[in-house]
Amino acid sequence: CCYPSKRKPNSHLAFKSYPLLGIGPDFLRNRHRFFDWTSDILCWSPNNTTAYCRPGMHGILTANPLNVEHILRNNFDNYPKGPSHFHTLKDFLGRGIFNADGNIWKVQRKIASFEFNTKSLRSFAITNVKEEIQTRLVPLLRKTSELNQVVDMQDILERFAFDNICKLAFNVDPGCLGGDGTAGAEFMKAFDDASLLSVARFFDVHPLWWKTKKALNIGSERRLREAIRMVHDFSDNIIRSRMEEEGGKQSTEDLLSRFVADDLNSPEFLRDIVISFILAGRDTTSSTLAWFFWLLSSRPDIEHNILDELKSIRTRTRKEIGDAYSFEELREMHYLQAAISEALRLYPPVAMDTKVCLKDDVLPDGTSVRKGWVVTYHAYAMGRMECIWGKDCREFRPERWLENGSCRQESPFRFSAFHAGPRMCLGKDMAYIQMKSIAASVVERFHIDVVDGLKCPELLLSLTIRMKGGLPVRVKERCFHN
Ligand code: HEM
Repeated sequence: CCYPSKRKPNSHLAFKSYPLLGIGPDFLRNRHRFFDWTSDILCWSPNNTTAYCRPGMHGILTANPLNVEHILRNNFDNYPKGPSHFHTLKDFLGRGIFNADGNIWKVQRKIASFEFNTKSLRSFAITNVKEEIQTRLVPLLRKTSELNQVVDMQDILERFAFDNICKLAFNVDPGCLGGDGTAGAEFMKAFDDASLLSVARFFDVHPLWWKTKKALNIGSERRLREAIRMVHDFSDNIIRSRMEEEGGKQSTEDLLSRFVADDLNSPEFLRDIVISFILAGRDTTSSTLAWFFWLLSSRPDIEHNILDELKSIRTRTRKEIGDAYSFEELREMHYLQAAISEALRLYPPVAMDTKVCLKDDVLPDGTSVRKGWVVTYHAYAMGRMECIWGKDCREFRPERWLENGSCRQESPFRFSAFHAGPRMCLGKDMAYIQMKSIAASVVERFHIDVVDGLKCPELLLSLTIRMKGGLPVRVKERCFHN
């Protein structure tokens, strides 16, 4: 179910447009397998690009690296996120970096790029990850193993990531994984609901639908309003007290303090900034790791190679299992980096990303785009294109990333999981460090046995791709003396 079929193109493998309704009916029919449906279509479309229309909207969908480079870098100014994206997510994200264009985006990007390159933020992030692995993740998995329980690994990873990103964003530990975490758990649940319900607006057949429900305060819009109120209350309390602390200068490690230091930022803007960062760092790493563990569960050969790599690093550095890995040791884990990159290639957390065209344009493959059309690049489909990855593109094969034992860099226009160009992900390096740290600590201590591992989990439409129903696993602690 996860990979494009090798069927020859036929009438089902193109968007079918109906008078007035556009692709609406087909969209509704394929909603449950949206990413695979659209990937199949792109796979068989000339130049891996296709056009479609929905009521009130024309769009281009592409998985062509030349087009991606054009949209995300070469003609960047012509492809902002646009007003429709802004208004759809405004209630939740406000003017935060994820939802901003133009100057408001530039200001945040400038401060954040500087901070993400500082050693102090990096070491703050590494210390937090180490601490949560040692004090929460490992004890929880050990207990699960002793009790031989089935647990939801996706949920565990999401709780971990939420604690971790809240520490990085505003130095608050919600304690969702193993802490007492009552207020934190409510915050996480509200955050989750707000993301899911906000993104559901994009999948309505027409924006008027959600706008009407919002005006009447009914159904999903009523729940969304409540979730957003809870997220805002929680964040506002922290921000208010931080601003009262001598201009916020007491804690300088987290991201909030770095933005508070800039006196131009109002409390509402600070809240928007923080919410965007939590969103950026929360679901992305947990989604990648959930898919990584699912893929690994059916490939003992790859698990074995990872264990070998970890053993050789420990032997050289004379470390015991249980000692945390340093930044330099994590950087030496090329095979693990390659395996995680494979998970990202096949299951990019941000599976599709949409821009709007400001002025009529022609893409490098000859596709015409009119002013006001939406242009979407399909990272999930790109990971399944033979012309990019070769005939074995459907296989989980970390070796494709290795060159002389090192994990190579791929062009971000071909491997677009982290976006590309001026808006490329700011947290990429931090994310790899965090994911390698977790994966290494888990894999060397435990074998993660996915219940029904041969069945591909169904994808949930959220801001990031998640597994519908979670990832049920049994955890088996390894025996260390062999
Ligand atoms: C596997 C992990 C991650 C993946 C796959 C990923 C992917 C992405 C993607 C696709 C975008 C572009 C989104 C858009 O503009 O619509 C993005 C932007 C961003 N990411 Fe990440 N991300 C990851 C982890 C992180 C982490 C851990 C952080 C920080 C804590 C982070 C911070 C950001 C920020 C601040 C932006 C906005 C950049 C801008 O608009 O200028 N990301 N990321």
